[in-house]
Amino acid sequence: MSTPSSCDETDLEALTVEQALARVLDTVEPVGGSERVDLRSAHGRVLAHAVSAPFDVPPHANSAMDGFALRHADLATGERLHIVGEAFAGRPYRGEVGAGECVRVMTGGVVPHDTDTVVQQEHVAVEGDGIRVQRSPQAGANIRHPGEDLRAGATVLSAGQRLGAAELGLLASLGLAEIDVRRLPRVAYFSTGDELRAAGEELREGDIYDSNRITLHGLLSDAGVHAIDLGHLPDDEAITRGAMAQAAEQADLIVTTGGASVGDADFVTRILREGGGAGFWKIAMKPGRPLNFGRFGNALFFGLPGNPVSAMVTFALFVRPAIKRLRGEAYVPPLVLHAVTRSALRKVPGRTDFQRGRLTQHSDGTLEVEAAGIQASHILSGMSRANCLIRLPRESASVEAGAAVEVIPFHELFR
Ligand SMILES: Nc1nc2c(c(=O)[nH]1)N[C@H]1C(S)=C(S)[C@@H](COP(=O)(O)OP(=O)(O)OC[C@H]3O[C@@H](n4cnc5c(N)ncnc54)[C@H](O)[C@@H]3O)O[C@H]1N2
Ligand code: MOO
Repeated sequence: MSTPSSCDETDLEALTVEQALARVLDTVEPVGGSERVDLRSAHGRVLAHAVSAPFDVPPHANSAMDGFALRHADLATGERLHIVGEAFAGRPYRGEVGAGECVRVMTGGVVPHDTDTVVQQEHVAVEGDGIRVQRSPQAGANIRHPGEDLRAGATVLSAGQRLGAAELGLLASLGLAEIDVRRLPRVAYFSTGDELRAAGEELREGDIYDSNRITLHGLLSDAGVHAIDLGHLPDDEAITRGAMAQAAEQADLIVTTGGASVGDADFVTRILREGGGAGFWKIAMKPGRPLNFGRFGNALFFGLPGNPVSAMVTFALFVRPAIKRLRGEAYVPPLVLHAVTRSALRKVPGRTDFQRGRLTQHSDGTLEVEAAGIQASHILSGMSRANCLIRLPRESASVEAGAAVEVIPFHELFR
């Protein structure tokens, strides 16, 4: 056993962040089941089956410009071309187009099959019922071809894709009104702690208001699950055991905050140990060293530390990837950027540090970050001031102002 000195927090029993995440991802399977929903309700959901294009998109050759459709060969003579008709978007020209003729065409209008090129109207002089082309386009210019976006039969979206605005639009372009999406994971959550009071209740000495449960509500809403709020529990072993059993009956995942550590009132850890399906982890990270993870009954279980910043950071690093997998999405590690720190950052070696930072970009493109106030796991205001986590490697000590550091933007962690 090593005995860490005050300037080193190395704990040989602790898991690294990477080891802990790998164990989480190894354990979690997507939830079963899907449902058919209308396209609007599918926003943010995960596609249950691959979708292929039933026809070419766009379905017909159409003009990219307002102008005139013509035969390119006619331009060699420089002769005036006679306008024989009009093609608006949704109102095609149905006649023939002969040599020396052209058709007025609008953007999105079907390009008549006798023509091969569109000249935009700014490059044309209109003379009565004809035109003279002043600047010749290349052969084939300004025509959008059938199947250029999607070929009939091609896979448009794969199973497991999250449906954002672009995906909904794509599905709509195929004429679909409904789509099969995966069932939302059911996530039950509660907070624990005798000191916690709800809004409206009076604070006695030693009490604080329960903020984690509302934070969890926000985190779970953003993560896209069916969240079930089981309230706040006192530090009572029997009540906690009952709530956990009830949660395991109705949820795919249980998330709790508080009581994750080894204190006398930390019942969650004890109950999980008895159950045998979940373990207490020490993770070599700051904030968020204590974490309970595993199974309780049929549900997955995360017991997050009570400190508000620790709860949010462990949610971002472990619960959110687990939820992605439960939802049936692929887990893609967050984008890590490099920035110059304007603040000196205090750290002792031994734990990977996730400090709260404010990232800005200068007009020349360089990224700069500064510490968002006091770096302690009870300073929730720092989370609100911050827009990124500054990741300092496990072995590193304090960092001077001016050094390059890794930063992970919040939208990569909480989206
Ligand atoms: N002897 C040791 N003590 C502690 C260790 C350790 O390794 N050995 N780890 C420390 C670390 S690091 C953390 S993080 C905390 C985690 O403790 P718990 O998960 O057991 O959390 P609690 O003790 O219940 O609460 C910690 C802190 O957070 C406040 N809290 C709890 N719930 C809420 C809530 N819903 N809303 C707002 N604030 C909440 C609570 O009042 C405490 O101040 O353990 C350290 N101790
Ligand atoms: O790991 Mo704790 O989160 O430092 O306060």
